[in-house]
Amino acid sequence: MSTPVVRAVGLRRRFAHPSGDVEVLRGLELEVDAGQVTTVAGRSGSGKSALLALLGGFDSPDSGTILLDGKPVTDAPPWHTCAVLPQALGLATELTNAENVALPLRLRPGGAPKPAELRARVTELLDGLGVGELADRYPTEVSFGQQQRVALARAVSARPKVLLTDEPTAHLDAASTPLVLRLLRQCADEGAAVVVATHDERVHEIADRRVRLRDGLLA
Ligand SMILES: Nc1ncnc2c1ncn2[C@@H]1O[C@H](COP(=O)(O)OP(=O)(O)OP(=O)(O)O)[C@@H](O)[C@H]1O
Repeated sequence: MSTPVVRAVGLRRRFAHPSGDVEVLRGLELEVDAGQVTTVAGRSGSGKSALLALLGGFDSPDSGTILLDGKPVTDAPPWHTCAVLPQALGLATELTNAENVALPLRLRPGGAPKPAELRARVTELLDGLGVGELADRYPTEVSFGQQQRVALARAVSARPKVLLTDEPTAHLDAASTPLVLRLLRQCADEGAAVVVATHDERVHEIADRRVRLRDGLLA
């Protein structure tokens, strides 16, 4: 039996609101295996993004533990270990699209790849997502759907062990969605543990495992 790459044990997360606290996660348990796409469904506001923020180390649970390769996550892990594609994307606007995608490769331990190798990886990813011709533009000079694909290319460029993506097809047209699905599937087939929060049935169709978040727990 494989050991899960990501394990969430007894996760609880409550947000304070003047009108009353919201307990979004109520003792949630999750295991994510390498080589699998796991999709997380659930109605709007059910806590999918909150869960990804916890798994990615951007937020801390009120109680419970997240284990990455058996070790507790206390801070956001480096990109080559765990890459996150949040709904807000978070592209660096002072860098071109190509430079954004190259960034995790430049920062990976052991140093950046040789320039030709780095260029080849960036080109392969941007071309594969249909945004190759936008490589030298800045994120602010392309549409949100195009930015979303650049941000996905950045998330996967250093081949992370864990990829957490939030609604990666939300702003895409019918032609671009299959390109994103193919890349997510490819990442898992190459060994990554891929978690996708989504409302999109086409994403659930490529999943090895589907879970649904309801009342703070996964079913
Ligand atoms: N930082 C925060 N402070 C206060 N409340 C928050 C915070 N983040 C999320 N919430 C609340 O927690 C609940 C879950 O939000 P979350 O964004 O995780 O839902 P979601 O399932 O991702 O929704 P959607 O499908 O619309 O993206 C919502 O009620 C939201 O208002």
